[in-house]
Amino acid sequence: MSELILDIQGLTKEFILPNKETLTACDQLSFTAKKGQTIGIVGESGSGKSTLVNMLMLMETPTQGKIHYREKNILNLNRREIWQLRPNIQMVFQSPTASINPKMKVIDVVTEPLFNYKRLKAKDKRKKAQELLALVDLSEEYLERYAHHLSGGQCQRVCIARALALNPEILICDEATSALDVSVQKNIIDLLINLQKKNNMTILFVSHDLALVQSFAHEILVMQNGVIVDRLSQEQNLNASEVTYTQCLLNSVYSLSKVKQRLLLEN
Ligand SMILES: Nc1ncnc2c1ncn2[C@@H]1O[C@H](COP(=O)(O)OP(=O)(O)OP(=O)(O)O)[C@@H](O)[C@H]1O
Repeated sequence: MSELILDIQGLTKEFILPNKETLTACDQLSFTAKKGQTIGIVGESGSGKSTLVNMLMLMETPTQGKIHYREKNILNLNRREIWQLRPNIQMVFQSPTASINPKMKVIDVVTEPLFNYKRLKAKDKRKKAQELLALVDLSEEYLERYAHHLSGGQCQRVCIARALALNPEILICDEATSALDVSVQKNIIDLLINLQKKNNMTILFVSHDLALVQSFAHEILVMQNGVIVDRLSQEQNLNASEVTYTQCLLNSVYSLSKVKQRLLLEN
């Protein structure tokens, strides 16, 4: 796990508010990610996680900084180069149902990226869709279903299959398990860990749940008010962190997940 895939330096995003004040949503963020590594990005609401993801996905223009994917600063790419880059960096969103077109069947959802990139012939569609569903442990029985005929967890599996269709090197999961209940969350995390082992993908896993992220991320960046305030490795005992914010986050998440688990047991 030594090959550097992503090198982010001094990434900053300032928003000018209606009252003309400047809000710095991300402030001088710097970190790297290697091939096959999982980086957890954790922080409470408003800490700048989504803004960071939006900049990585080129949906938001940074005020300052560099995003190197392999040897290229992707902020300098033209439209054609961005189109060519897209397959390499894919994303899974928080709300699986909202990110699937309700009028499309699963077979069309998972193969759409391949048709967009002219990487699939119509005659091979069904076979490829089956392969993609198999990756996320769904049988071919789901191919003809619509999103509203799936559970939240099944829907998120379909979204992951769609994100994997183009065989990305980097998968960005933005609160990808937050809308799911605790046991389904665990299944999706296990699935991501297995897929990562198979494909050697780099995963950026954005979440407010520090305890969850610690269970599988190789490195964790803790964000507060747009700044990375703590960096933790998997081996590190989170309770040993000297950063007060990390401790607060840990305590609040522990109590929240305890409540969730209790409710699950009660039901
Ligand atoms: N387009 C925008 N214009 C102005 N301010 C913005 C904009 N987008 C985000 N912000 C502000 O930037 C800060 C960081 O927001 P961001 O959505 O990145 O946080 P977050 O950690 O992803 O929160 P959440 O988990 O609730 O989505 C917040 O104060 C937010 O209000």
